This record gives sequence, structure tokens and C-alpha cells, in this order.
Amino acid sequence: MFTSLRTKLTLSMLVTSLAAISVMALITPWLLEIRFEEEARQVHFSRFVRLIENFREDNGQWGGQENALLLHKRILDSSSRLARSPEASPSHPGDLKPERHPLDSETFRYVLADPQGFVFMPFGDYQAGQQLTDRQLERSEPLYNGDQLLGYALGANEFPMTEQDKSYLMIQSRSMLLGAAAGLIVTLLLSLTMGRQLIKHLQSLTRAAIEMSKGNLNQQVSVEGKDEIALLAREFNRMALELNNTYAELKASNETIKAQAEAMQELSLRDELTGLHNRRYFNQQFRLMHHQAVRYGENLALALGDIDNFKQINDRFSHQIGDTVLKQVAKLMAEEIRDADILARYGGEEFVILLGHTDKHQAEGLVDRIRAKVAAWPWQHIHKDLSVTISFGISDKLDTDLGHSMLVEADNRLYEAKDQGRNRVCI
Ligand SMILES: Nc1nc2c(ncn2[C@@H]2O[C@H](COP(=O)(O)OP(=O)(O)OP(=O)(O)O)[C@@H](O)[C@H]2O)c(=O)[nH]1
Repeated sequence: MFTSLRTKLTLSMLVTSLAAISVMALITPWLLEIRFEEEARQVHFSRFVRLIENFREDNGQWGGQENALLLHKRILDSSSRLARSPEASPSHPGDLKPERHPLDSETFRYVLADPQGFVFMPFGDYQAGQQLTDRQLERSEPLYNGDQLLGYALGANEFPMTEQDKSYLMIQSRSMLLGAAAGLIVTLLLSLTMGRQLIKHLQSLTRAAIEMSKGNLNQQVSVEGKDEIALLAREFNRMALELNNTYAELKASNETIKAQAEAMQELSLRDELTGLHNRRYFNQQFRLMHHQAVRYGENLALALGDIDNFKQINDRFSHQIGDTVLKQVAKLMAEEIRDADILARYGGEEFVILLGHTDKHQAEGLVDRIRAKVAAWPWQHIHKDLSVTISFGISDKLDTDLGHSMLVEADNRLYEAKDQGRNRVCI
């Protein structure tokens, strides 16, 4: 439903704040009322005690039904004065000053008993003359004149609040709710700002990870602070660096292996002595070119060359000189052919030339140039008595037999050249 982490964070903050404020809104007024009532009870009691002190000072005696009536009258007088006085609207229990705002009969909720626990000033369900039980005495407040116990005041369970008290409580509750709402707004703003910071780092990590998955391994993210996200970012950077280095090493080693494989492949297709391609390479190329020539009706000529009396060269001048001759003949042939032609050492002292888009007559011209060049080369530089010639047989016979006929025919023409006295080209 909510895909972005930022939305989730903001919502969770909002829900948490709202929950906290709801709990506060429910509990605070209740706590406030309890505390308020407790404080009001104490204020009333202390005012009540002062009133009694005043009463005692004025009357010189205490206890008994007559005193109770007098005391009650004084309380009623105080109430009416309170009702008339414009200053008699306390906004706070602490503002209730007994001298100026005497007890309100509405809030006066005490039963007075003499030191023996007999009620002389009743209230509510209590009757005059009734003796308070031990439990009731425990709940009572003892009244002293110096060290002398005058009696007990037993407070009613509930102290009804005045209108002022109620409005004071309401103002308090509203103020607290307003404060809570302001707190909620501040929390939200803070959570948005902090969430954005948090998400910013996570987003840059996510972007870097996506780039890495695309193959861009050189990724680093900024690391701020020392929290879990900073730790994650640091580890990510370390991992990315390691991965990047390993990948670079792997790539380099792959390239080396590839180059070595290519070199090996090339070597496997080259003749070590002359540097020309070998028979295996020729066979591959011949199959392709022959197939293509047959298919598209193109010309293809094949010339087989064989150094004349090479055995004698070896025997007479040494095998080393024989090798030198092979290399030099290969060089002379390579100089003459086109890049598109295939030249290979076919075996021993035999060479093969494959000429695309060429018929046997055109091939004869090129091959005869090679023959003449070999014959004219100053072999006496190698040995004063050395002379070298080469014979060729050419064929351009295309057939559907993978070039077999062409090879056989070229070989036959080569034999003809040899038979006819060597140093010649037969087609
Ligand atoms: N030095 C050297 N000799 C080789 C090499 N390969 C083959 N030969 C020799 O070449 C000679 C070929 O001799 P033959 O096949 O009798 O042919 P030829 O002597 O050239 O006679 P014709 O072909 O009839 O002119 C053999 O003696 C092989 O040993 C090589 O790589 N180096």
C-alpha cells in the first residue's frame, strides 16, 4: 500500500504522536482534577482550621452543640460575604485567602467531633452526638491548640468544585491540549526533516546498488556520522571497492587468457619454420572458399608448389641450408600474393596458394611470377653452389566434393611440371 520508506516513517511518527497526544488528552484532565481536588481539600482545611482558631479566640471555648451552631452561623455569614464580594472569584485554589474569602458553605464539608470522637457539628449522614468509629477517626484530621487536642475534623469524600474551579480546570485542560497540538506539529516537522536525512542516505545507497547491478561497479557513497546507516554505507563502499578491484583483476586475467588462447590458436594454425599458415588452416579456409565459390558460381584457383630436388639440397648442402631455403621461398611467395589470397605450407617442401575470384589462367600469371622470382633469387648468398627452383600445378576445377577434385587435379598438374623438367607451371 505505502511503498516509500519515507511515507512509512512519516506515518509511523504521526500515529505515534497522535497516540501519545490522545493518551495525554485522556489522562491529563483526570490527573489535573485529582490533583486539583487534593489541593483544594488542603486549602479548605487550612482555612477551616484558621476559622476555628478565630472562633476559639473570639469565644474562648470550643466543642458542644451551642458552639457548633455559632460556628455554623459564622460559616454561613462568611459565605454570603463571599457571594457579595467582587473579589471573591478565585481563579486558583492557591488564591483562596481565608481572611478575605472565608469558607463557602457549598465547599464546607466537615464533620467536627470532640477529642472523644463524639460529633458535635454534623454534616451529611452524620448525626450530632454520634461517635466516630476508629476507621473514621483514622481518616479525620486532628485539630490542635498548641499541644492540646481540640477534636477531629472529618472531611467529606467529595469536595464539589466551584464554578471558578471548573472554569480554571477547563482552561488548564485546553492549554495543555493546545500545547500538545503544538508539540504534535513540531514532532511532525522534526520527523519530516530527520526522515528526509535518513532517506537521503538510503536513497544514495539504493542508487549505487542499482548501478552496481547494471555492471557499473565503481560506486562509492558518502558516509556521514557513526550510526547504522553510516556503518552500512562504509561497508558498502568497502565491498564495492573490493568487488571493483576483483572484477578489474578478473577482467585483466580474462583478457590475458583470451590473448593467450588467441595466440595459441594462431600458433596452432602457423608453420613454425616459415611463419606461413599451416595445412590445418589451409584446409579450413579451402573448405569455406570452395563452398562459397560453388554456391555463388565464383572462380577459385588452387596452386600447389613443390621445391625442385629439395632432397638433394638437403643432402648436398645440409639440412640447415634446406631450412633456410624453405624460409626464403616462403618469403618470396608471401611478397607476391594479395592479402585476400591464402598461402600455406602444405607439407615438407610443398606450398599451396588459394586464389579467390581467379581462374587458372589468371592464377598462372601470378604463380609464374613467383616461380621466376625463386629461380632468379641470388641463392649463392647462402651457398655459392646453391640454386633453387620451384614447380607448380594449378587447378580451378569446382565440384561438389569439398574441393577434392581440385586438389587432385592441381597435384596431377604438379607431377606434369616435374615430369616436364621442373621449374615450370602447369595448368
Ligand atoms: N630441410 C628440410 N627438409 C625437409 C623438410 N620437410 C621435408 N624435407 C625434405 O624434403 C625432401 C623432399 O624430397 P622428395 O619428396 O624426394 O622430393 P624432391 O627431392 O624435392 O624431388 P622433386 O619433388 O621430385 O623435385 C625430403 O628429403 C624431406 O626430408 C624441412 O622442413 N626441412
